[in-house]
Amino acid sequence: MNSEIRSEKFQQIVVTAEQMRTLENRIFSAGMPVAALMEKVALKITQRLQKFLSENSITSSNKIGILVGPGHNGGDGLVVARELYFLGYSIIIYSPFSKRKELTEAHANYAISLGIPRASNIEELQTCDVLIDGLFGFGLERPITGELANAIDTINTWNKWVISIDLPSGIHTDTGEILGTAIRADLTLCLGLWKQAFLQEVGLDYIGIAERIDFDISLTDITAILGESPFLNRITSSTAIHSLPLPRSVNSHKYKNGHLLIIAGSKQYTGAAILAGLGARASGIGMLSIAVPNSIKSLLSSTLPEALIIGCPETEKGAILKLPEDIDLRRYQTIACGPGLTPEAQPIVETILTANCPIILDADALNILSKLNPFFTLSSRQSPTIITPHLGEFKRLFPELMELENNKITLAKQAAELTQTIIVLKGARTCIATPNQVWINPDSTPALGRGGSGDVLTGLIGGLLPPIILAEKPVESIVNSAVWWHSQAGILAAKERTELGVDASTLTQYLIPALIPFIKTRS
Ligand SMILES: NC(=O)C1=CN([C@@H]2O[C@H](COP(=O)(O)OP(=O)(O)OC[C@H]3O[C@@H](n4cnc5c(N)ncnc54)[C@H](O)[C@@H]3O)[C@@H](O)[C@H]2O)[C@H](O)CC1
Ligand SMILES: [K+]
Repeated sequence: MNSEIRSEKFQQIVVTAEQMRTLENRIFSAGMPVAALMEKVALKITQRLQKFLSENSITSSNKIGILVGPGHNGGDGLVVARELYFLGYSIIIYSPFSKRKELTEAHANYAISLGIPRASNIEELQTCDVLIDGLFGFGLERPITGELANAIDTINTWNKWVISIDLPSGIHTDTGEILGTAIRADLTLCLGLWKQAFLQEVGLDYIGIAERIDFDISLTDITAILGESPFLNRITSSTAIHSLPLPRSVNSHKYKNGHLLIIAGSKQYTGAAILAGLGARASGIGMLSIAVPNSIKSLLSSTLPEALIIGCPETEKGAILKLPEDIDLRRYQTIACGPGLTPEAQPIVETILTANCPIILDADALNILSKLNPFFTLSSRQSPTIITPHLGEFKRLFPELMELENNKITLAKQAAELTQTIIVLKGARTCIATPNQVWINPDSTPALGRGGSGDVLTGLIGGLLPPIILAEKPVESIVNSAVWWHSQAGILAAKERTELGVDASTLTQYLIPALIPFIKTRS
């Protein structure tokens, strides 16, 4: 397997602390000496640190503090300390532990023999320009307390570069939760395989920029522990792009590219229907129909001239009262329902729940669904169903699950199992769950945290589905692609317009530009 394919595969894998421990033990039992692996890993860390130091003009005249824990994370830190010392950097070590693991102790003794200074308290590191956090990795077992907790809290008040080895010390390897207190890193170098913490929201502020340091774990070992198709996966750009309906066949035509019906909007919320329509338009959908209340039909027609706008009878308050008598839902390969509907449109949602095509439910459709016994209603459907709640909508839909669990990966998977649907649990790290697998989108931007972003995503997912349905391909892969694409547009827009400049309308204008760098155009 060439290194590019290998690296791509590794970027998709996510492990728990237990799985990493099992994998590590398998490597050692197969004969890899622990010290050799530590040396290999720490030398790779050192190489990456050298790049960071030179990029940030940190030279031998600057001082680098190394925080050393009692375990092998500390061992990594000490190997890094020794190597940076021999490279001429000024090093000082802080390690407030009397007992350490044997290998870590050996490296500590060697550092002392070299004359590398040791700090007796954390204040002695205040003159450092960079701190390397080798306190704890995936072996953190309990909240950090006492002098060490105080030291970490002190470090977090200093305005210095902090780089964490494997994980920011103090965050839970699996949930990302803060155990007592945690190092706030600018850069975290995750060793070997991505830990679940990197795909949770709660630890993001502490992780900073996340990079993976590969140290040649064999795929055979990984498959032995995680199986052929691991339950938890990290979406990558190549898997996302691979699922998009590109390149188009040369004899493509609008019917082959599918027909989406969006049912959205009300007199009160016209924008939601427009944003969903703009999201769908960017997807390349063959034909787009949008059912809206009669009073906003002309607005939609003028905003989306390529869409077939269906005017519907409406309630006094301007919500869709019912769909036109002559509408035939069998014409559509996908129906997306919910943005801006208002709670009055319950009869519409009840109708769509009986549709024999894939449906996407979002926003008000989800709030209406939460009153319709969602577990039973959704699991009774015969066609694919995608629901796209944010956490608040998820809580309203599945309050029972929230009482038992707070790990969003577990929550999404349980909901997908119990409803036999695809759950898109939106957030800083959106989680897509089917009854058997979970994918997480690892990159996004806080710029997307504003009204209307979700409407765009609903339209984008809706627009990408029909050609997949016509081609009889798996639905979940295109949902992953849509979530990835949506966040890439947000990232590009934030880069060009700051995180304040990504309103939902602007976001729709960045969907196509965001895709272009990833697409090899037909020569
Ligand atoms: N996975 C690999 O193949 C490699 C991992 N490497 C590094 O090793 C650490 C994991 O090492 P381990 O010793 O298992 O755990 P830690 O270093 O994270 O520390 C565990 C150590 O700390 C004690 N402890 C746990 N919680 C607390 C607490 N709250 N207060 C005080 N002490 C605590 C615990 O009892 C252990 O003794 C991994 O992250 C990598 O950095 C190697 O590089 C080789 C490759
Ligand atoms: K660490």
